[in-house]
Amino acid sequence: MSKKLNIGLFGFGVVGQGLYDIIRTKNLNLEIVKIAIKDPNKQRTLPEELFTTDRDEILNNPEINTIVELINDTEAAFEIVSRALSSGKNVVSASKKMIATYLNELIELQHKHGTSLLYEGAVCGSIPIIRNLEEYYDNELLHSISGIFNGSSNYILSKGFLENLDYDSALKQAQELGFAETDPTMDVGGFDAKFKLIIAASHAYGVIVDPKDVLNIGIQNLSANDIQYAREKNLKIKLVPVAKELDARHVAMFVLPKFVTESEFLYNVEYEYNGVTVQAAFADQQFFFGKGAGGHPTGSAVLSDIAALRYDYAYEYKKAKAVRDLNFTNNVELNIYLRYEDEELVNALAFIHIKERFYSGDYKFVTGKINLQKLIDNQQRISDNKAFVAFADQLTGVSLASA
Ligand SMILES: NC(=O)C1=CN([C@@H]2O[C@H](COP(=O)(O)OP(=O)(O)OC[C@H]3O[C@@H](n4cnc5c(N)ncnc54)[C@H](OP(=O)(O)O)[C@@H]3O)[C@@H](O)[C@H]2O)C=CC1
Ligand SMILES: N[C@@H](CC=O)C(=O)O
Repeated sequence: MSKKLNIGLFGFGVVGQGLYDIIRTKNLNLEIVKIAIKDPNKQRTLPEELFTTDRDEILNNPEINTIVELINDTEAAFEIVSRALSSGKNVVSASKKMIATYLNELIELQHKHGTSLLYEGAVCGSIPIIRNLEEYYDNELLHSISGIFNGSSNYILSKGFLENLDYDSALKQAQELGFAETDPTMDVGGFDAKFKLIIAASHAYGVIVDPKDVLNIGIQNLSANDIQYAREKNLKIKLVPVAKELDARHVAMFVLPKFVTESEFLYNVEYEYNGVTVQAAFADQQFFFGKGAGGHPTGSAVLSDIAALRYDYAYEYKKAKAVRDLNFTNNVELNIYLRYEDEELVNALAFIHIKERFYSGDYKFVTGKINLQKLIDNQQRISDNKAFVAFADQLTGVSLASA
């Protein structure tokens, strides 16, 4: 018999309401006792007495044994989740920035207090990737995980490629549909995809990385020339986070726009859909596909975690416990495409090898091999120059720098 969950819900926005809609249709052994929100003056679709702006009303209530945290404030989310875990309450969260930023602390709190934090909804919405990495692939050597981890940026790219809709209008639609973060720079700048990558990599490799150390370049500087370049070669541009084991001791992670060929699974992942490609030593290549954003898809993943808590499910972080000397590195070589204006940028990036250079009017690009660290060192310059960088290769071409 599963135990009854008395839930304190934090957040009644896109995901909180999506979750509520789903729970309403089910007869599960659980009850939402109270909902914490921020703005007491907003119109709500449920009776007023269900809501509170006082988090203590939930966190100090001994009847509430489960916290579901779905708010859009990273620091407040960390405080709520830490207090809950420390006071014996299990937690489900979808706050990827908070989880990626404080993962070490959150694991420590769970161990110390014997509580459980689940976060399937934080990574690729409805796709059950965390549970699969944790349970299914626990004995499998994973060469790489990559994919499309952000629904909003993929929505913008699909609208541009398939419907010729301009960037600003497509972003506005992604916001209206509830896909985008409160600050959409998180989406289009590749930050959100990076947080998700870091969380997934902690389960895939047992390596926990500070988000500040991982490169993220987004799609903000994409131009009509870049789209034309891709179209002429029958490629699509997708925002792709990559985690790759380079050898027995090194793992690399980065987020870059990528030219995707027709033969890759990601080529047909459009709009708010996400896709995760897992390259495993024995299972070979596997692909997970599903909606990556939106209230109901994310709500379904949150509900799956809530249901798992009825049986006291907790992540074991099995790969982190395995004795392996695996370290994160940015000393990596990869092939890129750079569309630029300022020649100084090309010099600063110190290409190891240039494959192609093109100049025509105001369109200039160079393709070739660089060290990932050079992109990190010049990130501000790339942004100031409105240059566009894309990964222009397959994952097999990403290697540990030779010297
Ligand atoms: N939208 C999506 O598709 C997905 C979102 N997520 C993540 O889920 C979380 C929620 O996202 P989403 O539902 O879109 O966000 P929304 O902006 O739609 O809703 C945020 C909710 O949080 C409440 N809130 C904010 N601060 C506090 C606080 N300090 N205490 C209590 N409540 C607070 C807001 O209250 P009020 O209603 O009063 O404003 C609101 O109800 C975020 O971390 C997001 O990154 C994860 C996967 C998908
Ligand atoms: N803003 C995110 C929401 C889901 O995580 C996205 O667009 O993917």
